[in-house]
Amino acid sequence: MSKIWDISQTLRPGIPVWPGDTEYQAEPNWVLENGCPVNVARFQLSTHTGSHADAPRHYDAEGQAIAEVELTPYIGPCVLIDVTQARGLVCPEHVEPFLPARVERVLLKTCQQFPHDQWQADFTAVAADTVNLLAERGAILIGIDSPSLDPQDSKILAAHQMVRRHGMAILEGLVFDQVAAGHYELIAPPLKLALLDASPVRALLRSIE
Ligand SMILES: N[C@@H](CC(=O)c1ccccc1NC=O)C(=O)O
Ligand SMILES: [Zn+2]
Ligand SMILES: [Zn+2]
Repeated sequence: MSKIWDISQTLRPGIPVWPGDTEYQAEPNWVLENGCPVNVARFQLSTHTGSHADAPRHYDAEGQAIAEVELTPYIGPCVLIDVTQARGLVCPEHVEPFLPARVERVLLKTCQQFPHDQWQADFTAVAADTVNLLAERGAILIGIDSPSLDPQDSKILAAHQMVRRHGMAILEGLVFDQVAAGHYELIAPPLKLALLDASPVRALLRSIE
């Protein structure tokens, strides 16, 4: 039997969000009580809340919305690489020693313990050269535990733009606390949200038989 790890954040009130972005909010719309047979809630959240997939439209005005993206990148073999030694930016030398000659999907673990309860402005981001290296090795998806591939104060989004050049997919805000570096199957398709620039995902890793 294969083992499954849930590498998703729990969407909940108080979940940390990008400074100035929409706070997660949920409320009952209908409540199971006298006369009403069901509970039905409504909720509001930024498209970049928790574990999520960026659509090209997030960093490219002409780019696809998340409902339009191919799903192949989000399902299939991946390698999880420990880069917790990296500070500031994950550079090619942090990744190269652990990177197979050919890869399909690469997940980067930058922190030992995921900051579930507070926003961390100094999260570890990814150098554009690193994205380029992964693309050269065949990667069609890059995933990370940080809230963005680029530093919080970046105005040029160099890593996102390198992803765009190579037509890769992005997952951000993944949780690797319970998972060791190594090879897995990734299962993390985005929701089919028309027009939108990103989507929450339920991200899973499955052990390889
Ligand atoms: N680049 C980040 C998100 C990002 O940049 C962002 C997310 C929400 C609100 C504002 C953002 N960037 C803004 O200036 C990401 O890729 O998820
Ligand atoms: Zn994002
Ligand atoms: Zn992003």
